Order: sequence, then C-alpha cells, then structure tokens
Amino acid sequence: MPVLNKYIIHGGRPLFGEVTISGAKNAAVAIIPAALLVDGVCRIENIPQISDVTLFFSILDELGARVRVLNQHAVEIDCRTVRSTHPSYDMARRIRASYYLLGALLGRFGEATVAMPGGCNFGVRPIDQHVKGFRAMGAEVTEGNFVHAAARGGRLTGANVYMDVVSVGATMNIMMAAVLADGTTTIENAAKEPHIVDLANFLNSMGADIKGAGTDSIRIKGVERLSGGTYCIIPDQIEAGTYMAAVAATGGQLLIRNIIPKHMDCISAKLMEMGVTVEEQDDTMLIRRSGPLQRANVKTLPYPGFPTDMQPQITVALCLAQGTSLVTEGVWNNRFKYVEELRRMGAQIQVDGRVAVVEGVTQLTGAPVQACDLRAGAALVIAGLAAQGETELTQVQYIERGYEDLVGKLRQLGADIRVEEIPEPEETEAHIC
Ligand SMILES: CC(=O)N[C@H]1[C@@H](OP(=O)(O)OP(=O)(O)OC[C@H]2O[C@@H](n3ccc(=O)[nH]c3=O)[C@H](O)[C@@H]2O)O[C@H](CO)[C@@H](O)[C@@H]1O
Ligand SMILES: C=C(OP(=O)(O)O)C(=O)O
Repeated sequence: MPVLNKYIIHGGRPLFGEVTISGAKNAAVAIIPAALLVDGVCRIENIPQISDVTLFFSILDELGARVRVLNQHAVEIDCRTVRSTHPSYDMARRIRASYYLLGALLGRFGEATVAMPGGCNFGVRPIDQHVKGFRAMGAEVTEGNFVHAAARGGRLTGANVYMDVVSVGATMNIMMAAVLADGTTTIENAAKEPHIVDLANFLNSMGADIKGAGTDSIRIKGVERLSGGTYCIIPDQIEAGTYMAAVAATGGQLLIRNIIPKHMDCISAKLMEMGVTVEEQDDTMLIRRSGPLQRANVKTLPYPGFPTDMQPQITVALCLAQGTSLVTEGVWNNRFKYVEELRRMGAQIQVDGRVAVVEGVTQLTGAPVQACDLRAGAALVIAGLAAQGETELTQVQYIERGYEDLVGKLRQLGADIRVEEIPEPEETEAHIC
C-alpha cells in the first residue's frame, strides 16, 4: 500500500550551524517547461530535488522529450523528440506551474491543450491575464476543464500586452509564448520577481532576445530558433527566508550558504526590524537571534515587496514577538487557512479578511496539526521547532512539493525532527491543497 509521511517534532531547541540553499522552485518549474522551446539539448543545473520538479520531468517525458537525470541536481532535456502538445490531465492538474506548458507549447508548436492548473489553494487563482496575452498574440483560446490554445496561422505574432494585475505566472507565460513569435512583444506592468529574471536569462542563454526582465517593462523580439546550452538555476529566496524565519522563532545562529543577498533584502529588512541580526557576505548570510523578538507589521506585495510565499513563516515568528503585529496579505484573498492550526499550538491570532492580528505569546505548545499547503506546512514546522513538547504534522506532501530535504537540513542544525511513514488512508491527491 502506498504510504504518506508525517513529521514528528520535539521543539524548544535553538538552531545552530550551516545550511545550503537549493535551486529555486519557482524558477525551476518555469525553466524546465521552457526547455520545450529549445531546438537542442538543455543542460540545467542547480535543480532542486522536490516533487513538483519530478512531476514536471514525467510530464515532459510523456510528451516525448528525452529527460536524462545526470545527478541529484542536474538534468539534460532534449525536446526535439516531442510528439504531443497535450499533457495528460491527471499530471498537469496537480501543479500550478503546469500553466507554463501553455506558453511553451503554443510558442513552439502553435498549439497546446493543458488541464486547468492546480497548485496551492488560496482562493481564486484565475489565468485571465495569461489568456489575454496569448489572445493579443493571435491565439484562439477556449477554457473549460482543459485550456486549449491555437495560434492563427500556426505561429504567434508579437503584440503589446498591458497586464491588469501584476502576475508572475502571466509575465513568464507570455515571455515564453513570445520568444519564437513573429515580431516584438512588450509586457507592461510586468512582475519583477527573481525567477522572472532567471527565466529570461535561461532563454537568452539559448538564443532568445529578451530585454528588461526585472523591470515592469519587458521587450521580447521573436527569434527563429533557440539552440541548446547549459544553465544554472538561482538559489531559492523562499527556502532561504524560511530558514531565516526558523532562526527568528527558535533563536540560535545560522550560516546560510548559496544565496543572492539582493534577493533576500525584502525579508532581511523585516527580520532586522524584529530584532534579528543579519550579516550578508558574498553568497552567504549569517543570521542570529539572541534577544527577544519585537512586533512588526508585514504587508505582502509583488517583488521587491515582502513575498507572499513567506507570509505564513514570518507570522509564526511574530506569534512569539513582544506586542501586537498586523499581517496583511496583499496578493491572495485566502492565505490564512493555516492560522486555525497555529491556534491549536497556542497562537493568538484573529483573521479579518486579508488581515491577521497577531498577539505575541511567550510560548507555543506542540500539538497534532495538518499542513494545508506548501508554505503553511513550512510555517507549522517552524512553529513545531519553537514550541514546547511534541508536534505531529501530517499532509507533509505539500512541503515536499517545494523544499528539498527539509527534515535532513533541519536535523543538521540540531532540530529534533523525524519522518514517520503512515499508511495512506484512501485515495490522496498529493499535490492539491
Ligand atoms: C509556480 C509559481 O511561481 N507560483 C507563484 C506564483 O503564482 P501565480 O503565478 O499563480 O501568481 P500570480 O503572480 O499570477 O498572482 C498574483 C495575483 O494576481 C491574480 N491574477 C493572476 C493571474 C491572472 O491571470 N489573473 C489574476 O487576477 C491572482 O489571483 C493573485 O491575486 O506567484 C505567486 C505570487 O508571488 C506565488 O505566491 C506563487 O508561489
Ligand atoms: C504557492 C506556491 O506555489 P504554487 O503556485 O506552485 O502553488 C509557493 O511556492 O508558495
């Protein structure tokens, strides 16, 4: 019978030591499907070992690509053998990033049929801005259980796209669709996250002509073909931020290796405001918390604002700060579902719509809790590490979507956390929150 895991955590120990950050999930899950645009072999390095990536390899393999795993963190992908533009419903619906298959397949083959994407459930996750971009480039798009897109005349045409909302996924998807289009595409009001720059750098290294990634105005001149090459994915800003929040909550001192300090500024600034010491050097960061944590207000925003994907983790640290903090979710309309679980551990939090009022407590207490999505799961691990007593965390498959060896890395830092297998009760949708 298939098994699920749970984590058993005995908290109350500060974290000490060194941790190395893996490749960025949200860059990897865009760059891997972007290999569909390439007429040659892409060698991609610094791939994180996470279940979303493994699923993407299966999707590409099913489409007919040759996926050769070279080692734990490197892969060669050759999409010259792709024979289908219709990934299977069951695989594509499991992850949010399957929406990138639309832009990549449409750009390369002029046609794509992909299941409506899944991913973590924070309320409505529309794809209207993706579709608006494809239509502007001359695609006909129909939406239902599947999204079907086909370029009129077989090839997309460059267009000016003004985004109504700042969307990471739509910015990257339109970028993918545009690299092989006929003419120039501009994306205005584009998102600026580090993974957007990483995708543009990947595509440019294969022969694309993209300028302005990392600003709110991106220009993509279509080229005839992309050829193969080697590319190394950036370190994961959110994984690094999660370890920073863990030290803030538990106390201790960590040397975090393999980071891009600039990407961490939006998180470091808030933790410093809370009384945490952060020292950056080249590609490492030393983080220390010895005194009490101070209250702070946090509002999540598109980059370079405080990342929504760090909201649950910093909320746990704020639960243990002196005074009352306000956490405002500025990106998603329902990203506080985990608060109910934190309350079981003694957290004092009231949620009103997109705002959480967090009253600091002196201690959290271990309890049986469930992860309801990826970052909520990481936040509950942090809470368990900081709490007195035992925490049993279930539904950890969500965590495994996006954190490479979280348990192993934390154990190296002195955490008392272990994985236990539990029999799977019934049919489980491993990737859908
Ligand atoms: C695989 C991946 O990279 N996931 C990330 C990506 O998700 P994702 O790409 O889905 O998030 P978006 O940046 O697109 O969404 C931002 C906001 O725009 C809205 N919106 C989005 C698209 C659209 O067509 N219409 C629309 O209204 C969304 O409802 C949301 O309120 O960025 C989010 C915001 O940083 C992160 O939390 C996710 O971890
Ligand atoms: C929400 C996330 O991922 P996804 O969009 O893949 O659900 C995340 O990485 O925090």
